[in-house]
Amino acid sequence: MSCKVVLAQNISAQYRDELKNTIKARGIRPKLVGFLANDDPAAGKYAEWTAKTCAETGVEFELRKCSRNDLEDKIVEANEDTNVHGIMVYYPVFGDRQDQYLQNVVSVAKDVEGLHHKYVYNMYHNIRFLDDAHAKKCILPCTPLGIVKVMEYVGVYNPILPYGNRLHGRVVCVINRSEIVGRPLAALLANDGAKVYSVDINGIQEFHRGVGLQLKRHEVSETTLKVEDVLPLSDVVITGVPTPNYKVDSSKIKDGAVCINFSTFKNFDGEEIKKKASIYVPAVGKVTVAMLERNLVRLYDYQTQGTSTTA
Ligand SMILES: NC(=O)C1=CN([C@@H]2O[C@H](COP(=O)(O)OP(=O)(O)OC[C@H]3O[C@@H](n4cnc5c(N)ncnc54)[C@H](O)[C@@H]3O)[C@@H](O)[C@H]2O)C=CC1
Ligand SMILES: Nc1nc(=O)c2c([nH]1)NC[C@@H]1CN(c3ccc(C(=O)N[C@@H](CCC(=O)O)C(=O)O)cc3)C=[N+]21
Repeated sequence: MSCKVVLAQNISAQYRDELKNTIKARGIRPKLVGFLANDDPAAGKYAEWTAKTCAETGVEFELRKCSRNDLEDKIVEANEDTNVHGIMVYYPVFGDRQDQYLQNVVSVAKDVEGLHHKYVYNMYHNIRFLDDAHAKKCILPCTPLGIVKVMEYVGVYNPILPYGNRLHGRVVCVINRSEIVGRPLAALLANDGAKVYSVDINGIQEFHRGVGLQLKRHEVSETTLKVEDVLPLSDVVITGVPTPNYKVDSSKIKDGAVCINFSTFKNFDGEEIKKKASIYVPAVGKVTVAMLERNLVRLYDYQTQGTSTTA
């Protein structure tokens, strides 16, 4: 067994240090407000970790609890408050299309999670900047972006290729196609040049930019493939199935694959996967939070100086 287990703690360290140094050197105090309007324990935990990391890096984090029926007014209040630089809402709130409406109530200028339609549209269309001068990068959703950073860290991205094509030749399987993580992730990876098998409970779609990356942005096609068909083809397997009993069949995974789990449940059997994977990342939460703060500093800069030097 020569599997290397890589922890999110180590991957996020460089981003946390960078944030801490930037915030200190510039003497700024960006403020993030999180709205908790549900009693989902996962959201509560996530809020706790966010508070802890923010305290470490010098970001002011305020958790505002309210009833879901007051949430819209509370968001509008925060939109208008110039002391608030970033806003996030813990989902699910209503658990239906009203959540989508709320995502668009958050001001584009303060949307640290990149869930506003403008950012979502730009991401799917591979539009990377908000302005013609290319001074303002678009905000990307934190968990998909965090997973991209994990893949850069472990060397799945090939730095010899030009920016935007660094996954050319890689085959990735993403097991989860939610609107919050799995589908945006599949699109981001395909836009960067990968061939992505996007798996959900109903089937598998392929996201790609065509042979030789002839397309500017990804296209999607339906397949009749099953998970057991695509696992042996995949250089990278990313899982986010929100159930305790789901386990990926390690015997189908390609020898030497990179395996990444973002579900709160362990979707890989810890022992079995180590016999097959070259690299195993059991959780990504800490990288997600680092990206949340990085997005916040970027939005702080846009609000205060119209552009950002954040890399
Ligand atoms: N670490 C992090 O930063 C984050 C972690 N999460 C965690 O990720 C997990 C997923 O969250 P969401 O995407 O919001 O959940 P969701 O319930 O919206 O989506 C689950 C997805 O998994 C698919 N799925 C379920 N069972 C499956 C099966 N047997 N085979 C194949 N696909 C299956 C569904 O079709 C769906 O696409 C949760 O555990 C959540 O707590 C969510 C956001 C951030
Ligand atoms: N608008 C919104 N965005 C979210 O991203 C969002 C949300 N709502 N609602 C709730 C879910 C849940 N979620 C998690 C984030 C981090 C960990 C996390 O940090 N997990 C640690 C576990 C480590 C530990 O136990 O200390 C890790 O992966 O390293 C888990 C779950 C985000 N969510």
